[in-house]
Amino acid sequence: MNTPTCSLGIDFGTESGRAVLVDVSNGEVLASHVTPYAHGVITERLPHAESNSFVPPDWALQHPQDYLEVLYRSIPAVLQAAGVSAEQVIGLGIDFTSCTMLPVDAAFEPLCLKAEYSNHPHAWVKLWKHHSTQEETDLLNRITLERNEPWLKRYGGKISSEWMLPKCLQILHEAPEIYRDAAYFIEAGDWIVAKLIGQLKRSGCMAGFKSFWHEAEGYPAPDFFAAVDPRLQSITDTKLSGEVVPLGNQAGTLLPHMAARLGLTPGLPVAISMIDAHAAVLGTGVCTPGKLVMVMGTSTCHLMLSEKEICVPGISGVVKDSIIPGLYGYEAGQSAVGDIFAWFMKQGIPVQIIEEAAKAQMSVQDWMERLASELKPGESGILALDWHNGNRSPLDDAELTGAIFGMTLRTRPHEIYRALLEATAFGARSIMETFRNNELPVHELYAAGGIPQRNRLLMQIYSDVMNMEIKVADSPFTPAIGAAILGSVAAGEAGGGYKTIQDATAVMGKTKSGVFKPIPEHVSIYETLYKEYSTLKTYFGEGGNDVLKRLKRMK
Ligand SMILES: Nc1ncnc2c1ncn2[C@@H]1O[C@H](COP(=O)(O)OP(=O)(O)O)[C@@H](O)[C@H]1O
Ligand SMILES: O=C(CO)[C@H](O)[C@H](O)COP(=O)(O)O
Repeated sequence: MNTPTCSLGIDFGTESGRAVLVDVSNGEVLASHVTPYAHGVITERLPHAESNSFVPPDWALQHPQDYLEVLYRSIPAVLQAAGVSAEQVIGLGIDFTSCTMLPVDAAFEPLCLKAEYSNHPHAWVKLWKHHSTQEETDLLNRITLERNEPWLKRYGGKISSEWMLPKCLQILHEAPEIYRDAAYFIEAGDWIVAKLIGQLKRSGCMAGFKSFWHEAEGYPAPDFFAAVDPRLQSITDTKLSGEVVPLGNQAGTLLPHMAARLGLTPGLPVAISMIDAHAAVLGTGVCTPGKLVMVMGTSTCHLMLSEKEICVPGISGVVKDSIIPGLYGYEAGQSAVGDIFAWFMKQGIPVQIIEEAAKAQMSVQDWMERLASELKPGESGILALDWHNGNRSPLDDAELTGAIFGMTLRTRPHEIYRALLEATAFGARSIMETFRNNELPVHELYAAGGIPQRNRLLMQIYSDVMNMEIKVADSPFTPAIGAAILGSVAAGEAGGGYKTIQDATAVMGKTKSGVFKPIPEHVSIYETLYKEYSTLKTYFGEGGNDVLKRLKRMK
């Protein structure tokens, strides 16, 4: 009987978590299982709290118990579905959205799960897209620039409101008692690992991209933190303390009580965690420079590898060994892609179209894709800016908002839908050009994540707008496969896995056989539309006219 050797990959996304069980000998996914987060993204009311516990505007929180439920439900489910015994599983890897962070006590218990803090919004998990830290971010950017901090250039020249320090500083400013009582501020990916192994081991990938940690220099010096606020001076020795471990290492081994709960073997190797989008690079099979991987879901992250460290203005960051050991990993991003389409599905679709979709036995999103496919590029005369959740790269400005131009009394919903798809493609192209203009050539384009599997029109538009072929990751669970790759490396050769991430990626990461190819007539029309997008980008996003920000402030 065939008894495959398997690795478990657990991917924690924005709305749900999933487990995959992967055969390490060939990368075949033997079983997968998704557990939606029962509390989703918390934007209005704290769970189980009194009516006075409203969540302020621009906040995005999560419930840590939802993450544990992913382990408790999805791991036993995949073992059972694949008919695999605990002994056949050689390792476990985790990937997580980032910077998704929470305050915990010295035993890693989340403060929000304690009765005395559960009514306090700042005790809960702050999701990566918690965007209410602009004041703190502005302060951090001002002080960093005034002090001419040398590390800032590795982060595109600007600190993002999505990262660890703005979130910690917001807690310090608005809830000093939570700041005081937290033993640690911890990335949710590191928290899950701590729950599995009983120790705090911080991910070099997460600390590098989101907490200014550098493999040679460590964190910025205490006097930088003191200049921001004297109470922060020792933060890296206290609330951000804990060994930072480079990717590709074992974090520790599975605690007996967790093994019993999950149906796994005590002592199972558990890998250091990785940012979700970065794990998708491995799952796509990419481990060499010159290849841009777009990980397209709620948001899109754009990942590149290089032998050189180049400080590219406007990107999220460059961190050595963060994706593939020995190479520099680059990240840029669009803070909303699928989220924009989800918004339009919810707010912009008339009942008549919902009924048409139901009649055709299609989801509304699929029905809209079909209608939008019948349009030619430029036909609707509509152009949109994809900034509904701010612009992460290359403008790094969470205060920007989306816009739609060219509407008339005849404009139809599927025309707006197509313009929104196109806007995200123009945003992706502006990121690709930022890389290219900074000595990071892009020779190949890859797409991973949930969306490329679901929307062929979108992928064709991206291929036309970027004028490149696009290879699509084989599985809808690419980040989870990347996490399973990390699990197989944590096991090591002696444990039935792989010695290096490169070795494991070459076998376990995959793309589909076909590619999306640019259609020449579309390419030339999109070239014109992209120029118009760039003009609007400069005008509304780079100081020509700050009307979008003024409107936002009036809200
Ligand atoms: N057919 C579709 N076309 C475009 N976007 C879609 C489609 N179906 C779902 N989406 C979007 O995909 C996003 C979820 O992406 P996914 O990769 O599954 O999850 P996550 O981002 O949480 O990892 C949602 O924002 C949703 O609006
Ligand atoms: O900023 C990130 C990575 O650096 C987030 O993790 C990411 O944008 C969220 O991922 P997803 O859209 O797949 O939920």
